[in-house]
Amino acid sequence: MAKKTIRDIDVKDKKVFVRVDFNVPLSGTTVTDDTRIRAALPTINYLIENGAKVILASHLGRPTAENKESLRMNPVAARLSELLGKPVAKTDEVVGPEVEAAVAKLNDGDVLLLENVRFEKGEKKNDPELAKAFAALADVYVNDAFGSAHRAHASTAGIAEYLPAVAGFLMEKELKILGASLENPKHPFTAIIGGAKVTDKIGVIENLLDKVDTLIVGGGLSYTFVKAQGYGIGSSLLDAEKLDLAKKFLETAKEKGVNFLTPVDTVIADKFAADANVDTVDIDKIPDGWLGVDIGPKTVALYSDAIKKSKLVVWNGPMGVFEMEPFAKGTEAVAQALADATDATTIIGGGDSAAAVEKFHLADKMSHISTGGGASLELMEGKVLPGVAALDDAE
Ligand SMILES: Nc1ncnc2c1ncn2[C@@H]1O[C@H](COP(=O)(O)OP(=O)(O)OP(=O)(O)O)[C@@H](O)[C@H]1O
Ligand SMILES: O=C(O)[C@H](O)COP(=O)(O)O
Repeated sequence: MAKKTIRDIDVKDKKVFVRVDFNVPLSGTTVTDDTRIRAALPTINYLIENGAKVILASHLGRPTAENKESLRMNPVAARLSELLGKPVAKTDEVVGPEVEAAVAKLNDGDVLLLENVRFEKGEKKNDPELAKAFAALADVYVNDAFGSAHRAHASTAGIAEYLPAVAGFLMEKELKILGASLENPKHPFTAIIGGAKVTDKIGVIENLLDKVDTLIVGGGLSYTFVKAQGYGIGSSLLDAEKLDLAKKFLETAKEKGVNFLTPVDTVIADKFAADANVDTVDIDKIPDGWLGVDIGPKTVALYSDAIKKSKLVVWNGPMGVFEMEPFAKGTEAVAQALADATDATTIIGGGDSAAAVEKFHLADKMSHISTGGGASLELMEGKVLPGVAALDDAE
């Protein structure tokens, strides 16, 4: 069902609560990749130009009591202000009197950024009281946070029950492009799943087995599949609870005729650090005490060959610890293979994969770089995204 967008409503003089996904990587107080902030600019600028009072809200990371202070939105407000070329007010609270006072001060065209919405316990629980408190700040709700659309939280879904609720330009664009590629996928269809979040991505892998011709796993999560095949993995990342499931998926892939590719060799390190001792071994030769940190050259060749034969490639999650120079080769080689697959539609999803493609200067060689990691995967699985479902239907 098509959803109303920002174009369908009048925003002049209105207080507009915009959920954005400013969950960006930080190094101390510096935003190291501002892609997600830049991606929201068309919506923010449109609202400014059309005389709205813009209230922006986002989560940043996964706050705990220990890391909370490092996850305040101040660096994001500073970067946004630079990009907009105008001041961005920022509150230190998510809701409450300080926020209400800051909203009351807004003139048409002003921009306010709230504190990290996950500082409120009710956010992830989709607490109706928090959703109502958000709604009470504004006249209209715009969801432009495609990257968080798979989360049914107070600021991504709950709030939509209490205000007119429409999609922003980024949300609209992502749904259009990804929808067009994934609803009737071209074949051969290859999905590449990497990164570290085994638990988050294992369900995705199961659902993808019904859709893809080739499924490639790499990065930290692949070692659970390596172990599931009976090999030792030393100190590599392992999700022991998911081992039986991993075994089952390998079987299911065989039954369904899906080409399920796992690493055949790996770069190993004797500690999780850039200055570790490093070696490259076949996958059945990982010594005790060493950990897999990247795919090896034989795996690169195997994966590149599969990518070359594909008409649609979707990639989520790096092939190794690419942030550390000695372990970046596998991710770079896979990025290059996608760049070389000029006959294929190539879609990158996930903050780290997008950052990797940028780092290797291959971004302009991809068909689409999505701002959503989990969200693009869930869309690919055919799931309805709660942040989209909550929006008003177009007439
Ligand atoms: N072999 C490995 N061992 C440990 N960590 C790894 C390994 N390979 C990759 N990683 C880490 O995985 C992290 C990225 O994983 P993640 O699952 O968050 O991917 P992503 O592309 O950001 O996707 P999403 O946006 O869906 O979270 C990187 O920080 C990378 O260093
Ligand atoms: O980076 C993402 O995928 C989104 O911002 C959602 O973050 P989350 O996985 O912490 O909900």
